[in-house]
Amino acid sequence: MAAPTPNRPAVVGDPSGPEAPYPLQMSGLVISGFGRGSKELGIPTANLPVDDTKTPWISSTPSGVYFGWASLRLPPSHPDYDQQQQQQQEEEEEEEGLNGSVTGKKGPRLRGRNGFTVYPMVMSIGYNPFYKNTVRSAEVHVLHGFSADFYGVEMRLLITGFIRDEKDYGGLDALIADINFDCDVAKRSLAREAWAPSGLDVEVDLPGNGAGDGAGEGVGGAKVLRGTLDCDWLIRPSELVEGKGE
Ligand SMILES: Cc1cc2nc3c(=O)[nH]c(=O)nc-3n(C[C@H](O)[C@H](O)[C@H](O)COP(=O)(O)O)c2cc1C
Ligand SMILES: Nc1ncnc2c1ncn2[C@@H]1O[C@H](COP(=O)(O)OP(=O)(O)O)[C@@H](O)[C@H]1O
Repeated sequence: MAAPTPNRPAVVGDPSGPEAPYPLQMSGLVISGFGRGSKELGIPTANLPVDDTKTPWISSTPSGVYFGWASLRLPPSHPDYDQQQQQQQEEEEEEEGLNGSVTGKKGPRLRGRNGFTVYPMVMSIGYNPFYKNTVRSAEVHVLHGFSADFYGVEMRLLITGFIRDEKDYGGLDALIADINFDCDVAKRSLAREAWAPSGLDVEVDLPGNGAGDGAGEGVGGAKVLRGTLDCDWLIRPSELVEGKGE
């Protein structure tokens, strides 16, 4: 098992929150990638079309590894469709009107809205020098375990920051070790108050502090977070017409 590139920071970005030009937005329907079977490596990546008419910043942004939040609008036919969330939202809207606050609610709290559920994510934008791609790709590894694929599903991204440049590697193991480290950096970086969404709960499976000393906030495990970052765009009602393009 290869080790990640030495001396990489365990957390990126200022504690005060994302700095310009972040957060950046991107959205689309999940398309197939290059079919290299990254799923078998434990790192499936959901691809979005790279279209600079829709995402003007995409051609000029440096190639590399980014992190932030993803929202997915899984259809009711998907095994991970969040029935409870849909029912809870309907009940709240009945009780409180459309603009009602959700913060005072007891019981399980909202992980999303309007059919979207929000998850932490890490992504690669670029040419994957290890594979020598000739076209730019945008590939998202959602930091959550799904029980089925979600090709064709609407995905929105709020990209909060940059982790590192993309690299070529001597072997696949070294690439995987760095991607796994990227996942840990993203989780730790997003689990700070100014980086986590306000108004809804998100679950992040924290890896510990990276130093392996088990001290203080270094203790890992699944944590439900609520922060101060405006992530409303991720859960706005869909503008896509049902049945079109999906
Ligand atoms: C967080 C992350 C970091 C990545 N870093 C690199 C990298 O440094 N160099 C590289 O060649 N590919 C990198 N990749 C891309 C992987 O090589 C890519 O996911 C793999 O080519 C599978 O592609 P496919 O799913 O389209 O088949 C990264 C992917 C992710 C999700
Ligand atoms: N945690 C996850 N993050 C991203 N995609 C996932 C995840 N779990 C399942 N998937 C599914 O796996 C697909 C990507 O699989 P992958 O093996 O990378 O194939 P390809 O690159 O050919 O599309 C995504 O489009 C999505 O439907």
